Amino acid sequence: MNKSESIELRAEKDRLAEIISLIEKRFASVKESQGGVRQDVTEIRQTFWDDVTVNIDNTEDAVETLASIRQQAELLSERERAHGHMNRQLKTLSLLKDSPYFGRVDFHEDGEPTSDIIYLGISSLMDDAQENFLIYDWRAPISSIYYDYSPGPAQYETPGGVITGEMERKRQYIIKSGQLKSMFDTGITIGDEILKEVLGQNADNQMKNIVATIQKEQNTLIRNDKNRYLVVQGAAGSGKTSAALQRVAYLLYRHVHEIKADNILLFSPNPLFSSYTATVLPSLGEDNMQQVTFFDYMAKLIGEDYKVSDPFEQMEYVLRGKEDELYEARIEAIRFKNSLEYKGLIDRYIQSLSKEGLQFKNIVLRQKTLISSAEMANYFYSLDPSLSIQSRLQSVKEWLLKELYRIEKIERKAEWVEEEIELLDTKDYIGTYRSMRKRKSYTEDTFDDFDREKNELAKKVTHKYFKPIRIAIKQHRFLHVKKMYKDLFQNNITDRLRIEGDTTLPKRWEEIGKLTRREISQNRLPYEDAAPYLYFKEELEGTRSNRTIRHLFIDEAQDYSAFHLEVIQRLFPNCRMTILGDMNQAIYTHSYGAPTLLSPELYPADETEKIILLKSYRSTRQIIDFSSKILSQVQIEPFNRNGALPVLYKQEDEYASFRLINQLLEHLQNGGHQTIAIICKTQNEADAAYEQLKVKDDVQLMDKSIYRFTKGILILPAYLAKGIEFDAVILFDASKEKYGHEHERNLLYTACTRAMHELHILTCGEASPFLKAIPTDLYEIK
Ligand SMILES: Nc1ncnc2c1ncn2[C@@H]1O[C@H](COP(=O)(O)OP(=O)(O)OP(=O)(O)O)[C@@H](O)[C@H]1O
Repeated sequence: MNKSESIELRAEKDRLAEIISLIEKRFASVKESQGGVRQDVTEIRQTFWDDVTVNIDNTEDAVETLASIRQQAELLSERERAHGHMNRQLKTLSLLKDSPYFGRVDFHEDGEPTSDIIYLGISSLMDDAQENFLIYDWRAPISSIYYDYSPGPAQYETPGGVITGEMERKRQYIIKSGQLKSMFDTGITIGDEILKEVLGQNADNQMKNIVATIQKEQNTLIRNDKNRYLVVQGAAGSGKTSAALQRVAYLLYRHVHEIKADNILLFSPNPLFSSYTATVLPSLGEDNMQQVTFFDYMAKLIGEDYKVSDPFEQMEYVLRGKEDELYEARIEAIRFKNSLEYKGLIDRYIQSLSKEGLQFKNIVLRQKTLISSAEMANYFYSLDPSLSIQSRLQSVKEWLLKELYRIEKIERKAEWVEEEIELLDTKDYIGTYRSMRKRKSYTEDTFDDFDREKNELAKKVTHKYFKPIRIAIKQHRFLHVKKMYKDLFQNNITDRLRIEGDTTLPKRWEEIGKLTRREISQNRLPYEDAAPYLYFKEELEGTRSNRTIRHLFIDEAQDYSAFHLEVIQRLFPNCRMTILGDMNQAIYTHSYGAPTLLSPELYPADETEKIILLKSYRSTRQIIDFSSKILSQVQIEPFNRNGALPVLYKQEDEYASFRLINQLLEHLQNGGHQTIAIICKTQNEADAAYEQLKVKDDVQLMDKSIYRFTKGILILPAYLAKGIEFDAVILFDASKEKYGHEHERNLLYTACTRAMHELHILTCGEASPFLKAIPTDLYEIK
């Protein structure tokens, strides 16, 4: 280090110490103020009613009372809000105290006499006079030059226009526990060195934020605020998920008054992924957005009518069910039921139902039909046919509720009601008596008190029975959606609809019909039917759209079909969407040769921006060079970080494989790797491997029901490893038998690209043809 460098270093250390002491002071002062606010809250809660004058003798007094209660409540909620705000401030300040900033740019704006020195951190910090920024939030407009430019001419956008100037310096810092560990001035990209160091670290069971090293192309994705749809095709490990999470933080900052974390929803690929990503936003001082799998979201809306199978069940069947006589039919069904042709068929079905064929359920009480399905159908089809099905159903609903009220009144006199009255508890009698007294129903000279009391009790009984029916009617449960969806697979109906729409049905339609009817009869809905069924139901009954969600993120978008998009757009109207995925990791049957959520043609061109990320940051150059050759079309570039060549082991039998795995595990653990995945093709294979390896400490078997994982050795099927990464991957058996078909290519690629530092591939028998095609200088054979 030369002398001027050490002066610089000294100056930076001094500045850091000053900033940290300021942060500590501010922390102490917010903490003190918070104490006061907490006391206010407690006091208001304790004395709430003391300060309210309750008087409801006349309307005027009642209004006054209400106003005073409201005033008191507002005061309380203002204080509670202030307390919450201070909590967030304290959280951010303690994050800042640890590492106040990670970067600096010296920027000379055109036309200004001097340069500005901009320090970037996870949140902004002002000086005591609240005049100057000591730290800029990484999401502030000016901070974008740090990510987008190297020293030289630079510009950034502000709401008031574009600011141009010269970036004179770009510097990076590594600050941990308040100590400056290192700093250096960087050139073209954001610190290759720092990035190499970050990427070279061992994997954690929680993802980390990447704000200090966001790359230029990732920054465009994070800050895009123009388009309704942002569609990102990104190679494995290119930082799609990371960028998506930083984008959530960006949106929360940029639209602080309009968007809260609750207004953002992420559809994640599996529950494991949710726990893996859960700490990123809190580490940036933000609340987590909502996160759920698309399957869970749909299953909730479908409700209890069916047990909906999840996508993993479908995946397991596709990978394992080849022996089943209906296998080919199911594969065709999966493809067809995800297509827009199928949606067209359903749309025509709905149109035809507008004229005839809508099915209703009898409304039954104690085995007696109160209103028959035929009466409902008659009523429905007597309504103006130019009205939509939904509005006619609304009229049916209102009519049913009225009818029900009429019938309920008649039923009060029925024998069964009298019998039920006899069985009522004493407390019911007392309750009725009291409420009648309250309503002054008894007078001194009445003689029919007994009749009136009986009537009241009858009301009580019928109310108990009719209330659930009323609720069911309000929820449209009088419509027999299940039967109508099943009817779609009746030959006469499909034939008619097929001819009308000139649709080509799959070859094995008969078998598909048989399969679907069988499942539906047993109250099971295969995953491929979930979106179509929901679509059908919502189109008939009216969509239960979610308007609180303002921004939807969809990760692993290659796993969603064009039909899924139709459903999503109806459920989330007016919502902006960030759609991220990788075509090369498309492992679901419906995505072969068919559009997926990543297909740009599904979106209006003028509302859509497409971004392609090629550079992969997760794995070493050697792992990427190797894995990319599994693909038929290479769409991935490695970040320049070196490691060992992947190793291929040819094994005679499973016994030899397990012996080798034990040796490898020891070697990898001794090498300091903390997360090691043994990736299998299916859950069955994973279960069997676990049986052999469970004697070892630290071995965990993962399945779709597991929501979090800890460091150690994990055994799991490839589809559950999606979106997650490990220090080292042992691929359990990449033989031709397991990965021999074209549709297994992407699964093999997905499994290999989970490895950060080491990749070991075992094959029992002949190796997969996709591995054989890889040039032998890209791996070692043992
Ligand atoms: N700019 C960056 N700085 C530091 N680390 C990064 C950066 N971009 C990506 N990474 C790291 O690369 C790894 C892969 O990132 P991420 O999981 O977001 O990729 P992905 O595109 O979603 O991958 P996949 O499609 O394979 O699931 C993570 O460890 C992430 O922290």
